[in-house]
Amino acid sequence: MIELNEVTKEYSKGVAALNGVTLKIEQGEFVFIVGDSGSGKSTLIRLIMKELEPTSGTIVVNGQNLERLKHKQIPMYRRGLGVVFQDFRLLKDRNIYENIAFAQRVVETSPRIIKKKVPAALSLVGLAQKYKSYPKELSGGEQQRVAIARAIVNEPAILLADEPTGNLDPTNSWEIMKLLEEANERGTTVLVVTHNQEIVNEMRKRVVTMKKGVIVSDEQKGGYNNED
Ligand SMILES: Nc1ncnc2c1ncn2[C@@H]1O[C@H](COP(=O)(O)OP(=O)(O)OP(=O)(O)O)[C@@H](O)[C@H]1O
Repeated sequence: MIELNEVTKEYSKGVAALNGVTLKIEQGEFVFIVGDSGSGKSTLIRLIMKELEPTSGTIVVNGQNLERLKHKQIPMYRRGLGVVFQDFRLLKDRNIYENIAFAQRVVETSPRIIKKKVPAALSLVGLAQKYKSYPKELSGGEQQRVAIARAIVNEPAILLADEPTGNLDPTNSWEIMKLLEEANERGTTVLVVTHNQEIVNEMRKRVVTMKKGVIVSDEQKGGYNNED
């Protein structure tokens, strides 16, 4: 599903943010990516999104070598990815319904399907009643739930979350993680970058630990810092 082979990324010559990373994630897995600040976690996510190009090495997602993806194929490729960020990234001047519908119009979903799918996605995250609200009228936890609804509305094969609970209190953080877990249970492959030790230790998923651009451990049912 996601395969990185000896991937190196240098933002400036000779300084590697990722250094020869090889990683294989199978369809349907739930994987935490942890590690110190600057260890290369976000770089990894951005490479998978094809927002960045590796300096060397190959990345294959859903059988597609990203290097061979033509410019005009990138929107279609990203359609198969749901992405959630720490800062929610909602459109401030549009209501919740429109935030999610907009994401679908971008990928040319028909209006008939949009009308069906937006309320369904909002129900999944428990916000069906708030479809007319604007982002500023929602709490941080609710805004992140909208971002998750937007990420899952196209039923992506892969969900990438970069610090999705970074701005949230513990209760909301758990709610967000549960939604990611539910998406995983519906078959989506989920990759979560996080600093949240408690959640990683409780959930006992696969944990990939990065340090200075390399993977230093990769454990099934792992914990933060691999303390068992
Ligand atoms: N656009 C950029 N230009 C130059 N260097 C960059 C850029 N983005 C990241 N870096 C560098 O690459 C390294 C890895 O950064 P990255 O953001 O991937 O780390 P991270 O593990 O996600 O960190 P954090 O936990 O703080 O988000 C860091 O040394 C960072 O300074």
